[in-house]
Amino acid sequence: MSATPHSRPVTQRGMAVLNDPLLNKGTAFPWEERTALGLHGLLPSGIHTLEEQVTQAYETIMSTTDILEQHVRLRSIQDSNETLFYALMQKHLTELMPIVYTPGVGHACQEFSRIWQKPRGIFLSGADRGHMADRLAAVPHDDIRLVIVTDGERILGLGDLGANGMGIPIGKLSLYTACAGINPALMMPVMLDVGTDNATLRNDPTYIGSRSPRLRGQDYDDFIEEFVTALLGRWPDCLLHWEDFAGRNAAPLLQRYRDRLPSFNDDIQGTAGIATAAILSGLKAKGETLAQQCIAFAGGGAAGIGIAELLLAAMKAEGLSQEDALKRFYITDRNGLLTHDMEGLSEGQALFARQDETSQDGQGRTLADIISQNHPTILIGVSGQAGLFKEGMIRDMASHCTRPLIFPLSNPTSHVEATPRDILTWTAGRAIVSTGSPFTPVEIDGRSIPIDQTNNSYIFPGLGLGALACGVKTISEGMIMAAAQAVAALSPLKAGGTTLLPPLEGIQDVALHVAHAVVRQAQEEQLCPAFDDAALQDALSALSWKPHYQPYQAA
Ligand SMILES: O=C([O-])CC(=O)C(=O)O
Ligand SMILES: [Mg+2]
Repeated sequence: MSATPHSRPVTQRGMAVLNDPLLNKGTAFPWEERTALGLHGLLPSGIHTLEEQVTQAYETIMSTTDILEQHVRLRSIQDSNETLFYALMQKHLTELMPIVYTPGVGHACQEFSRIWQKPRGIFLSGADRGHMADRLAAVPHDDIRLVIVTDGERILGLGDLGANGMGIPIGKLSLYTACAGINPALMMPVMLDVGTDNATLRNDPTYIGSRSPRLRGQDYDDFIEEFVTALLGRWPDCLLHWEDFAGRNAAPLLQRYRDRLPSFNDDIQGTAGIATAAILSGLKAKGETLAQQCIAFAGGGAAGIGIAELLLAAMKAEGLSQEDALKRFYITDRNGLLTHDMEGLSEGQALFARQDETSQDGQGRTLADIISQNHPTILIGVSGQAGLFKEGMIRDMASHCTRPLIFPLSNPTSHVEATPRDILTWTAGRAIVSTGSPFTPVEIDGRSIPIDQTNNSYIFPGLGLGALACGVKTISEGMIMAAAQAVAALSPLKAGGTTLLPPLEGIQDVALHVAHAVVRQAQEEQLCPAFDDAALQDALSALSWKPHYQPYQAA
């Protein structure tokens, strides 16, 4: 067959073509390609366009309202034909994101052992210790640039889901393509199956993961070290995205590895970036500064401390001293307010623990107490505890502040600290509410109030794209702040709108803005080589991919 100008040479034939989701076109293979690649007889005779396939696939997904079933159908399209999957995502992004991502992916992780069908990504368990380099050498992809890794210990607010947590890196990677246009062939999800302490899973005969208790201490550290070393050996230019590690490991791992390879923890830094962007936008609407605020947190884990650290940096940038800025934070977790005398605080928690009071029998003051006595103006929920924000607390908060910012950010939807409807009802529509999972607008007093989704999906796709394009060796706090400011700069409030964050429909534009801001910042901090706009454009193009069918020729 004569070569079409931009056609892609394909060495595989027959089922090997159809079984590769990055090559497969299903019924869209034209007759000549069926001939050239040995597909006759393997496909029905009808030939469809990508648009026709998208319409049919969309109808199939929407013919059920069961979100888990919708997720399974979408994932099965992804596993058989990625071009179709992403064309579908591109066309119906706002509608499909809650299925592929939170809350749908939460259901999928809970049922992952039962819905698991086809291998995707890399699973490494205790049995692979000592052999990880060989395991990665056997992966038939030489050019992997971005890896999302989890050990499944804190999947959303759902806790330890062991190997079932693999749904999360798969779902998040698909957003790198759907939102930032990164070529899916360059990315890989990884599950570090270090065991699980979830007894229900260990006793579930269908469970696909290792039934050992979680590795801890030196064994765990050695496991991670072997993985990172193997990763760097196999794909030396790789960016590592850490996701849904438990608080006790998240920050120490980031610290240990952030200078060994470009890496970031999305729950700490991505969540901090988007929460900061939403808060800065909300304060602009109120005509206030961050320095004027008092901020209470429900949840002092990795996400809470990550948000607090970025807000602290933003307050210092407004001119506050560290000492004065720290006085504006009240961080609570299951033992109440963090105070300096408590035992077992992490480094980050110790920074924010109150210096001016002490605990009693290991317990600090309650969140309700802090609300009634310290009058916070901003309340952030990153506790994973459904219903933690009680009516009395929210009413009390709103009695001290005309327009409180109340962000119940825990995911998925079932774990939200209070629903936007309740918060808006209790505050007569005065609160500025933002959640981590999607919620429909709330009707109150004849007004329809849209609810922003303060989710790290506004940050990580653009952050990853920018970091890869400029080839940084490390990801700095300045780059995270630049990403947050880039999102805040796009806030519709500036143009007289009513939401803090740009609408999800525009998330692809957001990702590009974030990528550019991240590159500019990296250049300013001299973390990457200097290059001009044309070179940046080339670097971005080299990473990007569009869900179109490319013509093939037999090679
Ligand atoms: O996955 C999400 O929707 C946001 C996130 O990182 C988490 O909740 O852990
Ligand atoms: Mg997460």
